[in-house]
Amino acid sequence: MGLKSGDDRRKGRPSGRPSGKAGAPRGNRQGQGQGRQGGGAVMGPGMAARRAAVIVLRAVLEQPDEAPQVDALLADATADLDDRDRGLARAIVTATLRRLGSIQHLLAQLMERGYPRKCGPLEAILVTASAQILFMDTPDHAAVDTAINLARADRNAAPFTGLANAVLRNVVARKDEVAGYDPLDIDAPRWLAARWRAAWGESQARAIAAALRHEPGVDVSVRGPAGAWTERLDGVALPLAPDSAATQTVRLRTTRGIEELPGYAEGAWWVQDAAAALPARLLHVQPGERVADLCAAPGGKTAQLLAAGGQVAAFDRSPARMDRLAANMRRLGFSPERHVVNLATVAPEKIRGGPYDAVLLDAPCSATGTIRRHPDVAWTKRPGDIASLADLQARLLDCAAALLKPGGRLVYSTCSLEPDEGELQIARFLERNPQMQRVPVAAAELPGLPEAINAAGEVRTFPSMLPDAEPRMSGLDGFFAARLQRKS
Ligand SMILES: C[S@@+](CC[C@H](N)C(=O)[O-])C[C@H]1O[C@@H](n2cnc3c(N)ncnc32)[C@H](O)[C@@H]1O
Repeated sequence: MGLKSGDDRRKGRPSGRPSGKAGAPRGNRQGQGQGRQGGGAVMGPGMAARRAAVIVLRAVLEQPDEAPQVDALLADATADLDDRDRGLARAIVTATLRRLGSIQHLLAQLMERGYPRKCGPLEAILVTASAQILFMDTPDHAAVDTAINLARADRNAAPFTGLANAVLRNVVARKDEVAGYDPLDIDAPRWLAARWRAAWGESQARAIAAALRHEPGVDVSVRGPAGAWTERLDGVALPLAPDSAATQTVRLRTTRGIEELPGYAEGAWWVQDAAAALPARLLHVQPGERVADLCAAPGGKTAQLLAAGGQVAAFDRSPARMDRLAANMRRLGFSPERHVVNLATVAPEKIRGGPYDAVLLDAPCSATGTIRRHPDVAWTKRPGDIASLADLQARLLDCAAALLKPGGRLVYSTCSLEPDEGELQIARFLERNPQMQRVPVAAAELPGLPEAINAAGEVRTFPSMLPDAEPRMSGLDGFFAARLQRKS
């Protein structure tokens, strides 16, 4: 039964859409620590973490178009917290975003008239508390009590603590019903569900949505054969590397912090999803070859190209991301050339070091293939983003082709599930560039994953691939990669 309290309501939203209400706090760290809040409530255990989660969710729900990446919001909101609270805040945010469609669907039924106007962070408080009740190990009473305290501590939300209490008690009562919600129709944003159905068909769209419900484990790329590292890192080697002399993937069973693991400090490996490791391998870089890594930061693929023995020049538009690349390369003991440049506007002949034997273009994209690791992507991207990104990718591809020697190889990749950023992008590129041809990927290059090669010889991975009984050990990011060659 729906709850009603007061007439002055925002209208309920269709399931699975952020509200778009203005006025979310940005980078507001005030009062996150334990202690007395503006509304007079005392912060108890776990409150600071939950308050930080509410701040992040409020920004995503209320200003999805302007919200910076959730990682940046979280870093800001948790800057004053200890490691334990920081971890709890991250876990709440991730669980909330991963199942936001289900949570909003249930809350819309429980609050038939929508949220009251001027209710401050009430929606963010209710969705984060619901995530704890429905999808985390938090005891129900702890999730409800802390949510009520958070509401009480906010001037605008305080008048609605009675409503919050009643709604959350109903969330507790309807747990079983939520367990039956459909992953595609309820958890995925409607526009994405429609696009996945149109591009990949009903069954693949369902498999994608089902896979996105699970929190993935960590994959790392190790230099050379995975062999000894599977034991040292408590993981399994994924049989995807065509040339294990360069890098191979180990999927970790452990949930220990990355920096505590053997080999991290010595730079023996780096975190990289198994699918993200495929494009650089398809270039088959030979020692001494001149390689341009376009859109390189933060450098996961740069490291692979260097590990293969290439003389690598890394290019990226963002100085801040290039700083991260430099730090990552230092830990790994690599020192590629680095150039900060906007490749969409620069004349290719102005780019230093060319022509190149091989070019990797890991283009900026909608990142819908990474939703299992970054569930915020589902709620902060818009259909219009895909068209503008496809336009940028086309310009970057033309630049990449112009940097190649005759006979030079190009691998283009995106972590998107959108054909416009993958298959269709390459078809259009080949029409524009008759001097280029596709070099199909052979099944032998992707041992253990032949189903990822499409009829044109391109690589297309889905989150539903590499299934395993243990959810943490299954799945792949959604990636597209095509290999091309300059004829003359
Ligand atoms: C998908 S990320 C690259 C990830 C990287 N290849 C890796 O494996 O770690 C895309 C990158 O493209 C860069 N980028 C976006 N537009 C660009 C442009 N016009 N010129 C150069 N770099 C650009 C972004 O700064 C971002 O670092």
